[in-house]
Amino acid sequence: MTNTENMRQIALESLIEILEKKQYANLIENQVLTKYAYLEKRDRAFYTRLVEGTLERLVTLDYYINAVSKVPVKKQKPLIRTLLRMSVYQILYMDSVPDSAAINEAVKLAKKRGFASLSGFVNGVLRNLSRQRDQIAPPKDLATVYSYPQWMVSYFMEQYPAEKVEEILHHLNLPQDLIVRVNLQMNTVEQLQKELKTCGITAVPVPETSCGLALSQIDRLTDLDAFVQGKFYVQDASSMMVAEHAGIREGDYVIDVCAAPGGKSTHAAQILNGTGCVDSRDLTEYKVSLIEENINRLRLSNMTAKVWDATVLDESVVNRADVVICDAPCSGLGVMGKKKDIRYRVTREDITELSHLQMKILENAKCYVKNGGTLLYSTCTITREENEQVVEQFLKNNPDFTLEMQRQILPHEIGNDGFFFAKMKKNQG
Ligand SMILES: C[S@@+](CC[C@H](N)C(=O)[O-])C[C@H]1O[C@@H](n2cnc3c(N)ncnc32)[C@H](O)[C@@H]1O
Repeated sequence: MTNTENMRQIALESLIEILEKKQYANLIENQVLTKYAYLEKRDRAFYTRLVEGTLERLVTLDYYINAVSKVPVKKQKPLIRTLLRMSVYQILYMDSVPDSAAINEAVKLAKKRGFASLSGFVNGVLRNLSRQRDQIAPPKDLATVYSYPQWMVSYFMEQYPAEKVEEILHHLNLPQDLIVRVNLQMNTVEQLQKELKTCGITAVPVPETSCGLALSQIDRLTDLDAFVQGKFYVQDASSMMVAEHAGIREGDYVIDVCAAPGGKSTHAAQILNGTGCVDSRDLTEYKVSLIEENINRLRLSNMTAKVWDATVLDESVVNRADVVICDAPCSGLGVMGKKKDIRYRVTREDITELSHLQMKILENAKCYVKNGGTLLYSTCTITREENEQVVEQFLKNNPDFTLEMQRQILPHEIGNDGFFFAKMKKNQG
């Protein structure tokens, strides 16, 4: 068996875990890429493309399968529909894979996985698609064209003009840049660029950021010496806006109430330049261990991490912080380009539920801000309900806070992700 055949089988197993057993795509992919770290870059890239591409284009793939299959996707056996989706992705989107290879490998996999009796059906559907692809009427509705659930497209339509919605859907399907934040305490932007160049990596500064670099494609980023030594942190440029706009000054006390794995906190600690203190919190021991890993890797001496539920008041820090960062849990619709399964995981009801949790966390976080201090609210989503409306309601409830700036960043506006942040100032009192 060649590695590409093997990667198809592994991709099939991953997709079943994600689509049928509702496991998180990033966790499954990371497990596989760690387990098969010895494989060649090309094979790992094939696996990633096949899994992520199938997830991204699922709605469109189902449209084409239903156009040529007597049994609709919903009624097919889970293994068979996953195998068909993955194979149709190769036929429609992977120019480097001949249709015959996609079909023959699918038939072999069906037999190998105990579905010999359905291998003829798999063969028939894929051959029909390969032959008739140009005769099938292309989808017209945005949800099927760009592959999103219909409710989500309708929901975006309520908030943005139609052209904007199409742009958002398109941008979230574009390939992503790998963006990192240079750890300015350890090296300058130019020094890191130079070091990465010696490893064959091109690093281009990202507009609107002071230390963001977009890197050319790298297979195993975490193997780089510069990564191990903490010379950079992987963070989208839109997320960098939080610490860049928080007005953090040397000596400040910063509390980050939803901090794991530590992106905004470590950025704040870096801006403090060895002075002051960043007090990072998250809900579980595991999440806090992720923050600690980053504190250690980036060698930050002015940052601590602990378990604390952001909905519970910590009396010991009331009115003490110069800056409070509240990067709340959210629907993540701004990062659907990275996390391909979010679009099928999140429901309309989740958005409303999350907005209540966000308000609860924000109402608690405000208590830590000292007079004249700053409260920074952010999410990686693009729904008004979780963003502008939360801020609007918060300001109504809390006239002692004033909005200094807020910005909804749409996907690919700065870096890759859609992101929202609002900077509020507490009156001097
Ligand atoms: C958007 S992520 C934070 C990302 C982080 N700020 C960064 O830049 O790396 C939201 C975080 O909120 C945490 N969280 C959710 N509910 C929480 C709660 N009640 N108290 C504290 N943290 C919570 C989640 O565990 C998650 O790590």
